[in-house]
Amino acid sequence: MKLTVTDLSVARGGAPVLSGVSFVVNAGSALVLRGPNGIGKTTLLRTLAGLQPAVSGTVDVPEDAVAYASHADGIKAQLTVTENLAFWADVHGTTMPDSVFGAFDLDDLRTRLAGTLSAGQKRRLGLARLGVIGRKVLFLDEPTVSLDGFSVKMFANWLRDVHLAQDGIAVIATHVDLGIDAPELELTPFKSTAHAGGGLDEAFL
Ligand SMILES: Nc1ncnc2c1ncn2[C@@H]1O[C@H](COP(=O)(O)OP(=O)(O)OP(=O)(O)O)[C@@H](O)[C@H]1O
Repeated sequence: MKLTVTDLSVARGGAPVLSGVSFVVNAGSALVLRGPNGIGKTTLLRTLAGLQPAVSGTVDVPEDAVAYASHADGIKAQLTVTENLAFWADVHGTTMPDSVFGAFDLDDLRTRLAGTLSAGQKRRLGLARLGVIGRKVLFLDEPTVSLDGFSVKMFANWLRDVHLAQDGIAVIATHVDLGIDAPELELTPFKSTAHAGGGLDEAFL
């Protein structure tokens, strides 16, 4: 399996954001997206994940292999940590690996109501979801927000030693150094000219 992106252009709110993006990510590999705030990392990830249509270009990946994780944790406050993970496993028809609690430092929190977790603990639970849903291609938008240094390392270890080691793929927008061996794609050169404030927009001034 691999992810092949060819001459992709993406838009947000009807305005072009990035154009001409091409790359390939092979099984067992990750790609880190870089670029300043507002360049279009979230828009690109949402398009790659099939949550919004591309303006042009193609994303070639098996659709049922894909998962997208946004800034939001998407956890159910009324359920315990274990119940949250069991819920996601159920939705995706997978068996929850018990190792996921250790991998995301949730062992001591198994019976806690998710609503009572700290921001970083909620984030760890949100990321642990990725460990139970069995999706091979992960699109991750700022996955380490709210995490302390120890938890960032823990997540990077899971990504490298479990997900990528099992031939997974990850495309990650992040401003921090995850410490994993992955190429980086700087998005600034792909900024759409209309997005830069030129062209048509100036006709309205
Ligand atoms: N609903 C919207 N309508 C129009 N434009 C939007 C909308 N949401 C975001 N944008 C704009 O689209 C551009 C790309 O936003 P996007 O969230 O993809 O950037 P980003 O690189 O992920 O930013 P950050 O690093 O701050 O998360 C930005 O200029 C943003 O202001």
